[in-house]
Amino acid sequence: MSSVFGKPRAGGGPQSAPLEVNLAILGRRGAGKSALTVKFLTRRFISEYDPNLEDTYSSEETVDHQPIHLRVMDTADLDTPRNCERYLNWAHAFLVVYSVDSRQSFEGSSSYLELLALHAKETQRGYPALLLGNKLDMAQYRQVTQAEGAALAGRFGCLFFEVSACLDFEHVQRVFHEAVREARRELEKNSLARPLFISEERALHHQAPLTARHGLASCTFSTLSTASLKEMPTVAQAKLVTVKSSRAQSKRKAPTLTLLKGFKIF
Ligand SMILES: Nc1nc2c(ncn2[C@@H]2O[C@H](COP(=O)(O)OP(=O)(O)OP(=O)(O)O)[C@@H](O)[C@H]2O)c(=O)[nH]1
Repeated sequence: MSSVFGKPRAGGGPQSAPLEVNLAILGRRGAGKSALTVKFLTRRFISEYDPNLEDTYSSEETVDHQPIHLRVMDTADLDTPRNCERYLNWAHAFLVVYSVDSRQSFEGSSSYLELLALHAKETQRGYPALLLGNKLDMAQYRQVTQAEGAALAGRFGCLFFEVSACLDFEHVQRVFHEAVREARRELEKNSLARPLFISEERALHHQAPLTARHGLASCTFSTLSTASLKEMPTVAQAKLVTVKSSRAQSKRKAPTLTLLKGFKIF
């Protein structure tokens, strides 16, 4: 899979602006969303997190030689998905997390995958998701087998990994980078589909600028003289996400400031 992006490409060099990718981490309380996010961003495992915090972090990554400006939203739904638009309309890909030692969290992850599938159907867009069975270090207390995780992922056509936020950083990093690849693939698919939107029976006003802008110089639109061409809307634009007001009372206020030094919090 990575071979598609295995080489630096035109426009992907150090001079070009990094690709912006938004990832949302979903899952029931206690599944390990914050622990995984912090592990990925800082290489450290911290055991105490305020469950009411919902933060979005940003980090500069390099994935397959391509610079990526990555934003990670560590969501904090209560027990079920709520006010989901905030991440559904924002993220390019999703990490759906459950804990291998909790059947309840596994069932919760299934609700999130259903939500994503429904959203994809409604919007007719792809929303890449990765299913993560976290707390692999607790495998002796497993309530969910690896086969069950793989079967659920298979049902929704998503990738599946078992991980642990308190074991090696490289494994967690690989999973996040895989999510970036999935998002990038989807973004590329959308940008390929983007240039032309043909609505019939309207005059063609924008032929020349469109041709130049989208690099379609070798195409001719003469057969579309009664059509109008518009740009498709761009994929969800990143927007600033409100950090929960409970931050000031956060149990992890001090560790957060230390831990996330060097990362932008917005
Ligand atoms: N043993 C073990 N514990 C973990 C792991 N990941 C998270 N935990 C612990 O599980 C508890 C819940 O982790 P969080 O990261 O807060 O889980 P969350 O999904 O963000 O939960 P909310 O913040 O309530 O939404 C914490 O006590 C973590 O220390 C893991 O990989 N292994």
